[in-house]
Amino acid sequence: MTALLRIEGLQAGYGASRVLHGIDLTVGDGRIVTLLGKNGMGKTTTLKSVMGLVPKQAGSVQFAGRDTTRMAAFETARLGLGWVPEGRQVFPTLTVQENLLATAANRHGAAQPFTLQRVYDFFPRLAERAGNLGNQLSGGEQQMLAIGRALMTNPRLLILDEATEGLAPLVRAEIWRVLGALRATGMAMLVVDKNLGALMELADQHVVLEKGRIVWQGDSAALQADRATVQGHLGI
Ligand SMILES: Nc1ncnc2c1ncn2[C@@H]1O[C@H](COP(=O)(O)OP(=O)(O)OP(=O)(O)O)[C@@H](O)[C@H]1O
Repeated sequence: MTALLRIEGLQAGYGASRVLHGIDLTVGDGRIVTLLGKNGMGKTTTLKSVMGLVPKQAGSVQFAGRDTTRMAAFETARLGLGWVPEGRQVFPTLTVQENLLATAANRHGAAQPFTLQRVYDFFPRLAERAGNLGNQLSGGEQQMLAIGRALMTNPRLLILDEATEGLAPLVRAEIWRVLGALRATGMAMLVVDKNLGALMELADQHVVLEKGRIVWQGDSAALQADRATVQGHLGI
């Protein structure tokens, strides 16, 4: 398995405060890894630090064969990190179609690149809403658009932060369906979410954080076998 993303000894935080105390994590080509943990344990900080949005205090990150430890977010995005931030953050005054076209790129010569049509095939709801403004969309539609925008960059690794949070069950199911379909295309993902059942079906490997340290990791079978322990860490 080739490592697409390799995080070693990552320490990061905000100003003088340290949130991550040495994270080691690998995502292989076409693999899906989850980051689990209660609120405030450092999941978002890990994702942001990998993107280059939060400075690293120690450790290293390699992505797609490059040392990205000191890269800014625009550089890691160009290299193929597709960021789907918490809270969606679509352009409110652009239409769905304009939002999607705003990020379109195929820098790495993907053989089957994401186009408007391909994103609409994954999310038929976005096709129906193509002419609506970002601020006219429901929360679920905004989330679909946020994922669609990341896909339009033709990423090598999709990074999803709480993509199903606060959504109605049917909309959540739609997001999980699309992530499953993306998995079938070989898309690698690093996913933060709280829905253990869906994550166990989707992902290969799970990593549990507590206070900025990894306290458990394993594949879905190991998680199933050790579910009580993991749920204890997650407070559920
Ligand atoms: N911009 C910031 N400035 C200062 N401290 C921050 C900032 N963002 C997060 N923190 C702190 O860093 C710690 C980890 O937060 P982080 O958002 O990474 O947690 P999380 O595991 O993703 O939880 P959540 O599910 O609540 O997002 C928390 O103690 C939080 O208060």
